[in-house]
Amino acid sequence: MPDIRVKICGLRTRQDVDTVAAAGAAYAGFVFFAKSPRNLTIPEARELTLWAPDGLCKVALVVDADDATLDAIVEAVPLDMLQLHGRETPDRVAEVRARYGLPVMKALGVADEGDLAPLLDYSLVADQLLIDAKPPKGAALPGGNGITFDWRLVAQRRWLRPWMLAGGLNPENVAEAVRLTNARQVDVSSGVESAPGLKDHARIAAFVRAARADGPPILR
Ligand SMILES: O=C(O)c1ccccc1N[C@@H]1O[C@H](COP(=O)(O)O)[C@@H](O)[C@H]1O
Repeated sequence: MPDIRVKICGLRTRQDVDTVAAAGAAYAGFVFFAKSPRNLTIPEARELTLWAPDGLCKVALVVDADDATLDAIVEAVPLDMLQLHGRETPDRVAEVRARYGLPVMKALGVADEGDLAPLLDYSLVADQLLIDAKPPKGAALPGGNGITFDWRLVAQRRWLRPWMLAGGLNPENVAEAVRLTNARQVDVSSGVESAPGLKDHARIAAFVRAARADGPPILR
């Protein structure tokens, strides 16, 4: 069984957290972005992260958050990683990393070959890279849109830092995505939901199985 590390993003209930932990995911993502259907308040996120078992990496997803916002989140919520999913520059990534002493994963949107060059710059300052589909023009969210990109663009690629594949993954396509790209880490949000912001627990378990087994999902 390949050692694929899975992140499930946009958790909103204790049951979500329990399901993610029981399924064997490595990362649990908590969204702090008001426009997202997965958005949490700081007290809600604190409650869920305190509930999460040891060993589950708790990731806060933010979009172009300023210092005051990040200060409030990091102060109240026990976290293991920050995911920067906006237009943060490499300098801002380095600043956030130094200010909070937490590992930082920088998300970048990819639609064509030209979008790959910045990955090198960011791999000099971030601890991890998250390679997502570029949001469609006019999209309200910079991620979590359930759209894929051409996986051949990143197939078998390596950067200076560990990277995670994201964008439109689901239990039905994740094994193929892993096979084609050789990604060792994958992230999903909308592909394991029954409605925006509502996690489907059977699909979470199926996603983790499918990602790890490099084979078709078994939906029970
Ligand atoms: O999930 C969200 O609501 C979200 C909001 C703002 C930025 C990023 C968001 N999610 C991240 O987007 C990718 C792909 O999501 P999907 O699987 O295509 O729905 C993933 O990294 C999420 O962490």
